[in-house]
Amino acid sequence: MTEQFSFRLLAKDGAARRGLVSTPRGDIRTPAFMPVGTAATVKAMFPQDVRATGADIVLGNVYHLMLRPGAERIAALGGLHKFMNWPHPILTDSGGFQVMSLSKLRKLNEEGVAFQSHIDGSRHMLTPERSMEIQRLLDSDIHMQFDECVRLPCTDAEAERAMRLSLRWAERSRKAFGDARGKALFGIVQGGASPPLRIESAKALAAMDFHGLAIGGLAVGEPQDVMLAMLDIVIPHLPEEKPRYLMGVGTPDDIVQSVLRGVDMFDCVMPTRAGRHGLAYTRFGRVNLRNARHADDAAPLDEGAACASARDYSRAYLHHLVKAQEILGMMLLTEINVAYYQELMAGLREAIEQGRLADFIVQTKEGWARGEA
Ligand SMILES: NCc1cc(CSc2ccccc2)c2nc(N)[nH]c(=O)c2c1
Repeated sequence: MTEQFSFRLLAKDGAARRGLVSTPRGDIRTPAFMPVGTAATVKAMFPQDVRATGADIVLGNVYHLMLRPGAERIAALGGLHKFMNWPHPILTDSGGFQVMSLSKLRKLNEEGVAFQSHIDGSRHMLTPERSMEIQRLLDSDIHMQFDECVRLPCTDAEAERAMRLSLRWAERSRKAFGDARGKALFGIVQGGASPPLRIESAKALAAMDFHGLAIGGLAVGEPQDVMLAMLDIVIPHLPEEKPRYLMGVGTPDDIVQSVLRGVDMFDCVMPTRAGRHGLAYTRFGRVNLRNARHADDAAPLDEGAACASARDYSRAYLHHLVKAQEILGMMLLTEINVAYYQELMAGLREAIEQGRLADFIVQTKEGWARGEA
């Protein structure tokens, strides 16, 4: 444990990095996958089970928590860690992305975003300053700057407008954050699919005093090759000594390809959302448990999996639970998926340490290629 936030680079294998983020609430082994806990819960999982999958950190969300139950209420109850019984690190998103994708009747200007709650229509305003205040009230360990993320495809003019606004909001977020002891603030690179805009954003943020840098505005509808091309453009302009977080990414293959290019931290709703819809992520690719072909299959999902739930239940039983829309089906498949993502990250970390990342990726992809196991 440490009083301050720090990042240590432990090993490299090409552009890929094995590192350690240290916070007062614990360490985060990188490359890291951060399960999403939007409404103060990783949906359908007990916190201790999330921890048992190997997760070092979970994510929270300004947008959802400010609307319900309210940031001041969570602060009065002792902060988000106590509220959700997760004593380990928490990273909170700043709310801008969710406002633009979830809220109603929103009005964006230089000051911030005025919007109506998608829950009860109540009116709210988010600014860089209010977002920092909410993240402080939640007592999260890693705060994100308030930014504007544009959907792709978009015009260069639109990408430039949003990127420059996000840079001005980065300055305001940094100023409002101050020097909150033991906390970290990450900047967010924007710029759409425009190389010069991405480079300008990365350089400007690298020159500011952020603890880490996120790459936003990707995995917003563009093909994987466009996303990876943007990483190849941006990463050379990010400081080696700070962690890099690719926001909202992604599939297991997205993560492997991005680790290869030097990304350290990931989050994605895929493992949890897929689990609630009967889809399992395994070492042998995705398995759709809704498919009738599993109805009589007594074999488990993967008898070699690290996660007991992937070994202890038959595909027939999982198929039954999913078809019957039983709550246990969502719980088991969510745990299996989050555990698979953590097993993949552990494999990537070890492979980088041992300088055998290329071989690990070949073996991993061979496993996936066995198709719908
Ligand atoms: N990949 C799309 C994506 C996702 C998120 C959300 S990541 C997240 C989700 C829930 C909780 C914590 C973080 C983003 N957040 C911000 N602030 N900016 C982006 O450009 C962006 C792009």
